Amino acid sequence: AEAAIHSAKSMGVKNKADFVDVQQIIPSVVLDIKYATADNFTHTKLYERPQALLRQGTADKLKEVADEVEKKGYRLKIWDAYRCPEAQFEMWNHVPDVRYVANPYKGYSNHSRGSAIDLTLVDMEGKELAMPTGFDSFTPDAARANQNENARYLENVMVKHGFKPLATEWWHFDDKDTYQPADSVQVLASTVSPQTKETSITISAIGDVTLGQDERFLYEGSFDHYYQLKGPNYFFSGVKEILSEDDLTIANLEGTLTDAIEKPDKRHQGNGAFFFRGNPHYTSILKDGSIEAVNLANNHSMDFLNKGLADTQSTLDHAGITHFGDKKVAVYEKNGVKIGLIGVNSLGPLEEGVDIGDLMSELKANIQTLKGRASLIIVSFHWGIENNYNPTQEQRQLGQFAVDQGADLVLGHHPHVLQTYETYQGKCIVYSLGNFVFGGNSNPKYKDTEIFRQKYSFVNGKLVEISSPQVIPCRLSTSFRPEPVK
Ligand SMILES: C[C@@H](N)C(=O)N[C@H](C)C(=O)O
Ligand SMILES: [Zn+2]
Repeated sequence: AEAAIHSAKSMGVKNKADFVDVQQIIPSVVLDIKYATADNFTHTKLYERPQALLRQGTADKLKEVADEVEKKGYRLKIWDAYRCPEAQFEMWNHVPDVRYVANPYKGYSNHSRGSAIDLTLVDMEGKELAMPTGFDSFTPDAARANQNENARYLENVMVKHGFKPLATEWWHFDDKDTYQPADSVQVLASTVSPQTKETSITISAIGDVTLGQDERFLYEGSFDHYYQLKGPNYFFSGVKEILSEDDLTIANLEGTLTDAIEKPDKRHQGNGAFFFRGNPHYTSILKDGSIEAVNLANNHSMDFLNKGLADTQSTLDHAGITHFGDKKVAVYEKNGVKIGLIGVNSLGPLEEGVDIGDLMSELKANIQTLKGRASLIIVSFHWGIENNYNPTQEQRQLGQFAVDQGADLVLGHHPHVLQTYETYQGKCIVYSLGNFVFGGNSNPKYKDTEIFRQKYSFVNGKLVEISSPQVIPCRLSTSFRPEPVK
């Protein structure tokens, strides 16, 4: 048999046969290594450490499985991966039945080749999905012939990514690719040091971006007029260099990108009711400005009803710009780090008000869902009072609630002016980022704005450090082109 030390030595070089720690490849995986405890059918602790080691090639396939099930809101829970041959003999001594334990006198189990895995599915809270039996229930109920819907789903995804199911155990899968057995469990356990993957992500946040205007505005000097005169690259040209340096820029897209004409009734808002609309091609302005994600949880994304919102979503999708807050959360991935994005509109789509209790419950559930899927969670709120420089009691309460639930950064919009930020439990709450490229007013009285920036460091997908925030002061111009203050 091949000595595992050989495989372990070559870690870092991507070789299909190298042994790897599955947790390093799939950070979201849940480990419940039963043979590293006495809670298994042998009633003996067979492994020194509760780790899941697999061949690189097998782990890569399993990563594809993890990514696919994650889209349905599931994670993988591993009960066993690499198994040393000694443990196999111990198991055979307890259950000498080839339906349930590979006979070590006749050859090696694929577990001892690092290419078999025992696993199930859990939801984002780590709760196991209902399966036909528990792990290592050596009964006919565990057979593939008696699978339930969840077990069939797991089997389908595993098969799709190159695994072979075992007929007698719904939890066991063998890699279709074969590898030599590996004997040296002692060496393996002490030699395979966890790979440390350090990454950092820099995120910038800006305020209200309204591409277009209300059709009642004079064309002369309007956003559309400037677009026609100057083209798409003009609007962010003053800050583009800064925004291209980061890994993710988030804006509040305060309006629609649509040619829909039907509007909602906003008479309850009196004269202050605006309907913001821009050409769907205006996504090129965002692309050029290096804006990667936009919040749509605000009181203008429904300005042209469902069609207006649907057009906005589809043109953003087409341009590859992530959007969130439109009744959905999003996950943006950069440098292997997943960033969960949640939008919350505390005013209601047409400023008709919302039940704050319901809003908080929904936010709590969204943060919970994203906790299992992302290493960093950002909540963007539409809240507060227009033209008010001080956060309200409600803004403070909601911002702190978001952090208490697990948000790592809270961003705020709606007041159209800058408000302060505070650090609460080590996380920043930026109460209002003001206007940025704002077609809703060509000459706002208050012209200060900013780019808020923070760097987040991760080790193996876990957030370990947040930098002090950096605020880059900017000024609005009368021509929709913010610039950093010199
Ligand atoms: C013991 C059980 N979890 C298992 O893995 N069985 C297969 C058949 C094996 O031993 O390879
Ligand atoms: Zn197995």
